[in-house]
Amino acid sequence: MQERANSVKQGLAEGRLQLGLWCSLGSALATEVMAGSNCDWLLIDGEHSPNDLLSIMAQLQAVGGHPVEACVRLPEENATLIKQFMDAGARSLMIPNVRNAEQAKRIVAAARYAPEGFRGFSVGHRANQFGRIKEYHQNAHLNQMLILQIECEEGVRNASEIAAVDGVDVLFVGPGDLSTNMGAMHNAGADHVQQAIASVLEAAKTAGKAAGILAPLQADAERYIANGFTYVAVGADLGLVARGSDALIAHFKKD
Ligand SMILES: O=C(O)C(=O)C[C@H](O)[C@@H](O)CO
Repeated sequence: MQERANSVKQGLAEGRLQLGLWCSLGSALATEVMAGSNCDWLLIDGEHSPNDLLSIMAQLQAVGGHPVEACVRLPEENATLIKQFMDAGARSLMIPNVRNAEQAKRIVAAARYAPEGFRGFSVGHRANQFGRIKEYHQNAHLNQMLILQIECEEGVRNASEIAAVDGVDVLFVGPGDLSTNMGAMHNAGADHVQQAIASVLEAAKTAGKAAGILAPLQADAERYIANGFTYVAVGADLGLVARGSDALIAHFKKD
């Protein structure tokens, strides 16, 4: 048995837009519903959502039959969590709040087996189909994706060095945290925040890496895509359910 190729990694390498959706509800059923949308990737959130290793594994299992690449966001840079979630089958990982190249190198090393890194070895787990993918350990890095979030001014300043780290695949802007950390909470459209976002995009492009962002407002998503972001989440389960249900009831309850 061979590991299925990471189509999103291949698409990004060819410069093709990869459209994603954000899964925050912590529900395997809701994530499975999103997986059927024809999106290219899904983000299963382990930072701001009521998720843990078991609930995220259930979501990975729920989407396993769909042609979609699941990316798992960990709550923090943590080598033990990187090991556990990769063994559980999360081969695309998003790490929040990456601030410098040293941190990026630690994250890459935690995801790689020796001699490149120090990921703990286990002979069989969900990632290698319980020992059925014989060449998994030698080739795991080929289908891995590391998506590092740039969410503060230090990260923006160091974006070029972070992007240049071998093993980093995507610089991903967290517009909410970045704008908050730049004194513009709820206003990612502020000029100085937009300039910072543009500089992260430029840093990624210069290093030959992809740039990503979460943009649930259609006009924002269209603008970021036009500017060159290729790993773009264009909506979230939580927002779709909350705003959609609000609007539906408001329609029938309008005075
Ligand atoms: O900073 C951001 O924005 C993100 O990283 C995305 C949020 O954490 C996501 O949960 C939507 O609010």
